[in-house]
Amino acid sequence: MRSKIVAGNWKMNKNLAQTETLLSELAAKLPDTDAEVMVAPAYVNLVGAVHSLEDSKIEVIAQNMHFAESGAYTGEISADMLLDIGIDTAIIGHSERRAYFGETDEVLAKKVVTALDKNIRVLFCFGEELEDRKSGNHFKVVESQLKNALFSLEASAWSKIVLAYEPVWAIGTGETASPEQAQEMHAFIRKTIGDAYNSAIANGISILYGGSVKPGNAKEIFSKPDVDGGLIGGASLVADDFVAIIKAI
Ligand SMILES: O=C[C@H](O)COP(=O)(O)O
Repeated sequence: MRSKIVAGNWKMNKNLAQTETLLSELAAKLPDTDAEVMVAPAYVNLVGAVHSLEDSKIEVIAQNMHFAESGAYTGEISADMLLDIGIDTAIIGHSERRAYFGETDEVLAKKVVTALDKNIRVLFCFGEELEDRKSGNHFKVVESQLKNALFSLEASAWSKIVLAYEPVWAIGTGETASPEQAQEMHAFIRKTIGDAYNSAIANGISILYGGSVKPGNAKEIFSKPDVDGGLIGGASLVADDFVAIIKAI
């Protein structure tokens, strides 16, 4: 039985005081759920967040990490630095990292290998652009993103991977993939993994949907059989909205 997961990616939002307020609101309002709940605050607030949530079921995760062990990479954070502050899950491959920081499939493949070597769980993001969807290339694009970054991994590595399908055209736009579009793509992703590896891996992997998930549409999206939860941006910045989304799973 694969895990249900709701993760909030706070991106470059919330100062220290706002982060503390949101964390304590979430800890107080967290509904009883079997789903794993995660939040990814900004780097400068991670240590505080880990301390604030010590007694909570909410896991603090990182928005990014570097592939190198250490060295001259100004502004970057290593896997060991995350482990050192008690964080063992990192988002890798978010479309904003790909678009604004030039992270290619090749770079992402290196990050995934480093994370897994360090026993860090990877929440791997991928998804097509609007023009890919319009031209009907979306399945090909998604397949090549998966293949280039993940399909050199050994089968045993997949127990430490969670996938997040995020069509770029639905991120922060208010435009959501329909539940049917999400289901169609998630089923395709599962089949692609099954063909490359085996059905046990394909059926065991959690595939989250991300892109304008809100309290009003979460239930319908999460009701689809191949959608195992969500990676939530904007709506995770408001405690009541994020809690409503957690309740929807
Ligand atoms: O990481 C989260 C995704 O980019 C979705 O963001 P959004 O919910 O604001 O569309």
